Amino acid sequence: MRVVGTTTEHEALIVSRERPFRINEILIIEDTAGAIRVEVIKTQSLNPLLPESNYGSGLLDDTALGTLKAMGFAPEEETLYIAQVRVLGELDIPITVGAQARVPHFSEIQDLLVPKDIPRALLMGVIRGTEELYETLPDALKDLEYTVDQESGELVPQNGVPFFFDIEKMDQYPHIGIFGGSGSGKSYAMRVLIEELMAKRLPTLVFDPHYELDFSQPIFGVDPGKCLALRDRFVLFELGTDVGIRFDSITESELIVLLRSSMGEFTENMEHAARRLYKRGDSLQSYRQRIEDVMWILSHKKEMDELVRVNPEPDTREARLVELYSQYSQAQLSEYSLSAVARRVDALEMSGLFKGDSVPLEEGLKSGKTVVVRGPIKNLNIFAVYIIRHLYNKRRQYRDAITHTGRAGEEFFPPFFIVTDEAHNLVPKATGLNDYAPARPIFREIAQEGRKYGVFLVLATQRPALLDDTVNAQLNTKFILRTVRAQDIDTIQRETDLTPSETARLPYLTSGNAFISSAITGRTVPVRIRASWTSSPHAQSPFEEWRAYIESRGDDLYQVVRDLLPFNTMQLAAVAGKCAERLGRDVTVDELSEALDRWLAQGKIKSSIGRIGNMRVYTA
Ligand SMILES: Nc1ncnc2c1ncn2[C@@H]1O[C@H](COP(=O)(O)OP(=O)(O)OP(=O)(O)O)[C@@H](O)[C@H]1O
Repeated sequence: MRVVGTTTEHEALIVSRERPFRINEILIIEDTAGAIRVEVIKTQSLNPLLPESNYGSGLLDDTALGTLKAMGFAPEEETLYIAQVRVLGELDIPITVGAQARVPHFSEIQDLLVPKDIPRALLMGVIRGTEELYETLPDALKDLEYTVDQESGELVPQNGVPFFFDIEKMDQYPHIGIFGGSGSGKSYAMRVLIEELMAKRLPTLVFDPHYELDFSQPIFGVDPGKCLALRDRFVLFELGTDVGIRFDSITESELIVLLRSSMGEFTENMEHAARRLYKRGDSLQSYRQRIEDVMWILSHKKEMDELVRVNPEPDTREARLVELYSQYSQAQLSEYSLSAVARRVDALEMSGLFKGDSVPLEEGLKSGKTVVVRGPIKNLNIFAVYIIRHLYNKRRQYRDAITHTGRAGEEFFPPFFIVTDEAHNLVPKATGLNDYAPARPIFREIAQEGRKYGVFLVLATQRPALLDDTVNAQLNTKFILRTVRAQDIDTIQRETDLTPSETARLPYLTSGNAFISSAITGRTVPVRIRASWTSSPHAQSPFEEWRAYIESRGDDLYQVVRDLLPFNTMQLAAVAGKCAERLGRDVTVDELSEALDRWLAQGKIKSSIGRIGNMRVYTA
């Protein structure tokens, strides 16, 4: 491997006759002043079958071609591999033309590839293109995890340098984006990241609209102990059953956040009405009743004037209405705004959000667990807006008290991660008027200020182009998987330091391969995400699911059928009827016949041809 062509203190071309180059691989140039570490950013191969006029069409210009030939390379006779490389670090003088280049020993580039404090880092996968470094890896870094072989689909030990994400640096570079189109491995990468957060006992709040983030089933082939170790590290909560919002403990501004999230536009008049009628400690019923009463008062002014005149007995409904009349008749409230608020309160109640409270969730986070909240996406989004603000404020108050007074004046609340898929739904790009995104303000606030308090975002989306720009710009680490849409590729290009050749590869990445572009590593690293320790409940292929269904359809009939044997084909309808009666479900003759054929093949029952009408008789 030799340096050819014109060089600068930043870039050079390297030619090799022995091996092709891989994008992002790190090489050493033995320059006169010492070893220079460089990264491959573009590659090309020259084949003697190509007409010479084509040599210069890629990386080689005429000067480079000239030096290459002068050094004894013969592109017209041999296959040559060319790499454009970028210097990692700073040089004062250009790289020497003709210098030798080589594959490094791991120890020479260790600081570029793995963080200092490995035990604290998250092991996300293996750095692609580092297979040649495997032999020089210390044993402690060999075969740490499995990877799923892309061709065979089999689990194989990781062959290369493991990729550790240096989570400790998140206090400077706090947020993560996981971007990738459908089927690119985004949910899988999110699962691996959450497993690692769990293994490190870092408090994590996960929103799971797809009901897929369960960590109780081991993945086939990986040590089940890895999954077992996570058993006590996560809790699953169903929104509206296990967790919810206690109405009587919300603050006025939390009420407004909830009302704003529940339905389309929330006007200033509605907000004014909602605030005026709310009293701290209100129950859902008392608040709702007050709205109802004030609406009645506003539409019955005459009756109210009469009631005021007669001065009703204290503690009666009439007296209460008079009291409300004196408080609210001049409060600039419109019936329209009040009924809009009432509709929102009813919608929130109907969604079940006010069943349960958030105490178990907070306790889970305080004990360092991963708390997974599941529910229909709309309710989950409303809850997310409320709970994120609520927990962020707790954490902020706790930290601010320490910062301002030097001691903990508030109840302890831990630093925590917020993980959500479909983030573009929750935090969409601002589009101007009628822009309904109640979660945007709190996400922007955390994106910009969360670092100070140790509140970190992990936002996954298929559509980075639709994610709010302010939030997107604050995601200092981006896991970028296969992306096909031009609009999303444009956004990725703008928001990361991916080179044009890396960007050009995005549509062709296979599932589970990512570019990790991070302010923490300061460069883009191609990573094969490791095999997860746990499996998604949705991991079964639809074909497998269908085969399993067909192969076991009617198995529950066996107990009943066994009691009814022997019977013949003429009696199938009656047997199906009996089965339906005993099992309490519909049973068709088709289903029964299929099950009988299967049990015959499995030897569970027998059959013979009877004497009457050559009918098949089934026997035990
Ligand atoms: N790192 C990986 N190793 C092995 N298999 C993977 C990996 N990443 C993804 N896969 C496989 O690829 C398939 C798609 O992955 P996944 O469900 O994560 O896609 P996705 O990007 O979340 O898609 P969608 O947004 O449509 O849900 C899955 O069957 C998964 O098992």
